[in-house]
This record gives sequence, structure tokens and C-alpha cells, in this order.
Amino acid sequence: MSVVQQLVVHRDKELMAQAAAARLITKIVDAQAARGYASVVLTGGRNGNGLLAALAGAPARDAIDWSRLDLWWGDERFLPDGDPERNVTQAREALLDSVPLDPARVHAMPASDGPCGPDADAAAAAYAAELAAAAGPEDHGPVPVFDVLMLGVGPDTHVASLFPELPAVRETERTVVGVHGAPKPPPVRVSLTLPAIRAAREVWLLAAGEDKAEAAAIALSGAGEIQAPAAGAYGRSRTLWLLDAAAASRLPRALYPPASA
Ligand SMILES: O=C1O[C@H](COP(=O)(O)O)[C@@H](O)[C@H](O)[C@H]1O
Repeated sequence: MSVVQQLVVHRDKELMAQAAAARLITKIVDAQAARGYASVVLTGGRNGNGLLAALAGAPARDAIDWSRLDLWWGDERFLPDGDPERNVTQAREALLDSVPLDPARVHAMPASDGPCGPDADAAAAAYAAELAAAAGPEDHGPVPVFDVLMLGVGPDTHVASLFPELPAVRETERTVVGVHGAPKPPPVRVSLTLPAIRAAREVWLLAAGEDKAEAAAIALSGAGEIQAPAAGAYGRSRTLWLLDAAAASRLPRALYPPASA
């Protein structure tokens, strides 16, 4: 399958976060106008949290009907509820605690001290069941067709908690899996799989900073998804890479020509 990956390169990571937040507001408002609600999958990590903080500071955030927004997560660090390293804890701090969301529409992944107990595989199965219950006949699959699914790209090309060469990135059936032995702490995580990610209408990959330059160059140069999971993340209608100039600095010239002198 040939995937068209669109690129937008911003001057720096602050501008990237603000522009991505503005883009997200528009997407949510448009989806709510068209269907009455919107669904977004959040990412953890520096760039994802930067976007949420920018959204929190954007006056246009009030254009969103927060009570008609479903939030899901692409992955979670499998830690106790409220742990500062959990992606949901960081998202709450950056944005969620300051907007009038419907708590029933905030679908955090289970914590390691939650009802599933300290078993990441059971937590993954529970989240898969929650996704399946939310999917309607119009979704034609085991997960809702998310309006936007965001993914921070790690310096090793990981997205969500799909790390190069680990079993999770090879998963073709399940929508959510437990991840064991992640090279980035914590080692135990829960993650959407590539098939679940690909159910989204739009997938946005966020990469800012010099430490993401190599990963962006590899993933955008035709690498395989097992070696470079970011290369396997694409949406049904659109796959958008949002970068800053530092993260774009090693892209092939054909993709991102240097500014002419
Ligand atoms: O651990 C994680 O890392 C990735 C990338 O994070 P970054 O700080 O390098 O931008 C993130 O996308 C993922 O959600 C998170 O669990």
C-alpha cells in the first residue's frame, strides 16, 4: 500500500505546538458541527504535552464543545493511578483539568493499581473491550473511526508504545496490547497496535527537536514498520507529519528542500 505522508515544518517547537493546537481546534469544531461529537486520541511525550499546553492557552479553545469530545490514548505507561509519569496525569495537568470535559468520555487506559490489577495484558484487553463497545456499526471494525489520532515520535522511531522490533509492533489482530521490556522507562506499558492506529481518519505524527531528526529521516525514507514503527502509522484519509525545523533537518532533500540562498 502506498501512503502519502504530508509534511508541515514550523520554525521551532513552540510555533509547532501552537499551530498544531489551532489545527486540532478546527478539526474538533468541524467534526462536532458535522456529526455532533468528535473523537481524538492523545499521545504522551514532550511534543504531545506541548500541544495540549498550547491548546490550553489558545482563546479559540472555547469554540470546542468539550462535553461532546471523546478522548482516548494511544499508549500509557503502566503505573499507579496519579503517577506523574503516566500520560493521562500529564495530559490532565497540561489541559484536561482546565476544560469542562464529560468524565464519561475521557477514556484513560487502566492503571497498574486499577481494577485489572498489575497485569498489563489484562489492562490491554479491558481497553480493547472499551474501544469495541464504543465502536458503532458505521465504524465497521473493533475501534471507533477516530477523527484525529496523534503520535509523538520517539528518537528511536517508536510511536505510542510500539518500539522497534518488539512483539507489539508485529501485532496484526489485537487492537491493544501489553508491552513488556520497553527500552524507554517504564518497561511495562499498554499500547494501541498499528491496526488500531490505522482506523483513524487522520494520523498526526509530532516531532520537534534535534533528537528527533534521525527518526524522522528514517521513518520518512521508506523504512519498514518493524524497524521504524513511525513508518507504519498512517490514517485512512490523511497522514500528517508536524515537525519543527530541527526535526526536519536531516530529511531527504526531495522531501524538504533547504531554503534557497
Ligand atoms: O514514552 C513515550 O514516548 C513517546 C515520545 O515521547 P517524546 O517525549 O520523545 O516526544 C510518546 O509518544 C509516548 O506516548 C510516550 O508514552
